[in-house]
Amino acid sequence: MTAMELGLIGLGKMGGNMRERIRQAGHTVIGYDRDPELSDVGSLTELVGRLEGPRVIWVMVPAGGPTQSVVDELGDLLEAGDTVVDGGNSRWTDDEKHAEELGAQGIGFVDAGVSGGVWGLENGYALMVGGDKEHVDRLQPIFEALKPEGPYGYVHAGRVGAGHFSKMVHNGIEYAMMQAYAEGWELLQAADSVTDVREVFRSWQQGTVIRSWLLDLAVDALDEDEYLEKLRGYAQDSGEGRWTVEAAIDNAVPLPAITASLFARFASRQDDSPQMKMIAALRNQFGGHSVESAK
Ligand SMILES: O=C(CO)[C@H](O)[C@H](O)COP(=O)(O)O
Repeated sequence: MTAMELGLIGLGKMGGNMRERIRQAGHTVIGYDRDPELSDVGSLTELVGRLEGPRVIWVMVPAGGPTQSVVDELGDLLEAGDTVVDGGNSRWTDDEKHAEELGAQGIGFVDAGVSGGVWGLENGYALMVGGDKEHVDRLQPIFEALKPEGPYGYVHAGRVGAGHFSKMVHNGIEYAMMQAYAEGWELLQAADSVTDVREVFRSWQQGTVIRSWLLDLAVDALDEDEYLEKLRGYAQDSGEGRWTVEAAIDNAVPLPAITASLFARFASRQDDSPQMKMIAALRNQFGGHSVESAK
């Protein structure tokens, strides 16, 4: 194994555990975070100064503005021959922009979709990587350290942007799978005939066509709170479902399941449905059907 030195920016739930896993594999990681409690160095400038060239810096901060400002700062601090990896959940079109901006100065850029959540430290992180072969090859020892053991869990998916595009589609599938389990759970709860829904879910964990890690996590959640009574039926989204639907439109690919699962989250944020008020009003107008008054 070739021991490498890596700069890692962003030491939150994902980045902090990734630093640990890469160190466990024998590499040197110098981490920077705005939170001094988590950080190994006091500033980005210090981080860059501590690394020997040609440097490799992995960025693990929220997508959008935070990633853009780190890339801008790195553009000012790094030199030709260095490489930047964006391992956050960035939109794949941002990767093309970042590769162009950094490439103009001779700095390499690689995008890495990372999946594994809080379990990644123990189980490894699945990596979907995009970029030129020369830059991707340089990162191999780090990818090896992060990926799960075994033959799968790593792919060089294509050119810059392909890693995050693949991760975006992965997350679109994640939305639809979660929605399907959630709908099945609600229907089982509603049926008089089924007396123990949690045990039905548990029984599906082995031998069925629908067994999966998400199903295992659903059972864990039901073990903590059998009827999910402690939670409000409200789901946020971080953007990847929306980008997946936008990409489907750009490519004229029908995505009914993923689109419906995204819209179900939007519906979860309404206490009352404006569109259903209109449906009620129209049924009342054309058929005199009964309506309920607003509370
Ligand atoms: O990458 C992930 C898991 O694979 C994230 O947990 C996921 O992006 C969360 O997305 P959202 O907030 O839109 O549900």
